Amino acid sequence: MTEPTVSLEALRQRIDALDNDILRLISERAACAQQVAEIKAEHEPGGVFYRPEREAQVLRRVMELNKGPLDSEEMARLFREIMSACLALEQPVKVAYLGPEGTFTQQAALKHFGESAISLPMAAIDEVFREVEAGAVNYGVVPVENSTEGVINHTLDSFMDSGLRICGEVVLRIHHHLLVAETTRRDKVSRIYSHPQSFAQCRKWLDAHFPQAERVPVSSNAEAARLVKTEWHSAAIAGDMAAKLYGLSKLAEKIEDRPDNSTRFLIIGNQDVPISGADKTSLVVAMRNQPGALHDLLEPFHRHQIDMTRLETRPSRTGVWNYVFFIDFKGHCEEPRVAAMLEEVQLRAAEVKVLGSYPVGVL
Ligand SMILES: C=C(O[C@@H]1C=C(C(=O)O)C=C[C@H]1O)C(=O)O
Repeated sequence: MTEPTVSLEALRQRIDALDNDILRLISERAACAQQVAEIKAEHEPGGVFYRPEREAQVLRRVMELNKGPLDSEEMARLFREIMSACLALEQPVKVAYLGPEGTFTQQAALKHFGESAISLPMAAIDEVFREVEAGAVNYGVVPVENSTEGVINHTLDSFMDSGLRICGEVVLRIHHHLLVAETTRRDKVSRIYSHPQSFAQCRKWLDAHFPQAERVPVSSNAEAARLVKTEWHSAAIAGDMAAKLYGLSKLAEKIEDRPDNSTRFLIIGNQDVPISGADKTSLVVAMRNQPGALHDLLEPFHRHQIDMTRLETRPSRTGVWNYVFFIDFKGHCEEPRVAAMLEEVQLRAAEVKVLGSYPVGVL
């Protein structure tokens, strides 16, 4: 064996020296963030310190500058936590999410706000909206669409009645596992609990591996995990957070039918978010029931070359308008070309509500 050119001892000394630098620099950064908070408090007493557009810019810059060997997402995750801790020095962000604890929505909340945020589980999507409206929390996190199963109607319906704005989005890769209590054997599983969406996302796998087991739908994956904790003949389909929370073991990992299975979550709040440089806008549009209504609505998007990323139809609950469309597109409503397009849509529609312009999810 050839002698290594640098000794282990020397490398460790170098790492210690680098850690000293990192420590000093993070502390300096935190002190800067504290000063920013003081300025904000002076200009806008009682206002929020958290700035979604600025955080998105910081993360994007880190990803652009990163030269490895850590991959850019990993590096951004580290900076995500540094920012979260810096912000918490002044005021930890309080976030309500669709609970219970251990759900993918909690995972999304922590992915977006970092581990220093205070996250509070709510029993239903409209409760998340109510907590934010009441000012009990700064933001809410709710699921809005899954790549396999489509839209989450409860969330869209809640927006129809709410004055809250969308302040951000998070996309989370969803990995489902088949979880059991420690003493459960594979051949003993006769019942599987999960949320209906998760059953749908693992349908083929279940048909192939557990065709005989009874599938029992429950209100969340975390609830499924809680139930199997005490049942020796049952299994749950849930994610890593639920597995950890209830100390369950994995009979099978990543059982989702599609490897790209992901869910998009929205951050809801009271803030209008300024332009970040890579933004999306969400709208609800009510159209009169007349021939060509959908064409009339879409035409200005086409002419202004605006990239629509989603179009959902919901039945109108007021009975006055027949169609309600939920539309997402790339761009911010303060950009001139977007503002011009919106003005035209407003002339053609019975009602237009801008739910918010917000940074495209970075992580
Ligand atoms: C420091 C600021 O406040 C908060 C902390 C940030 C950070 O640590 O980089 C970024 C945005 C804000 O959420 C700021 O607005 O610049």
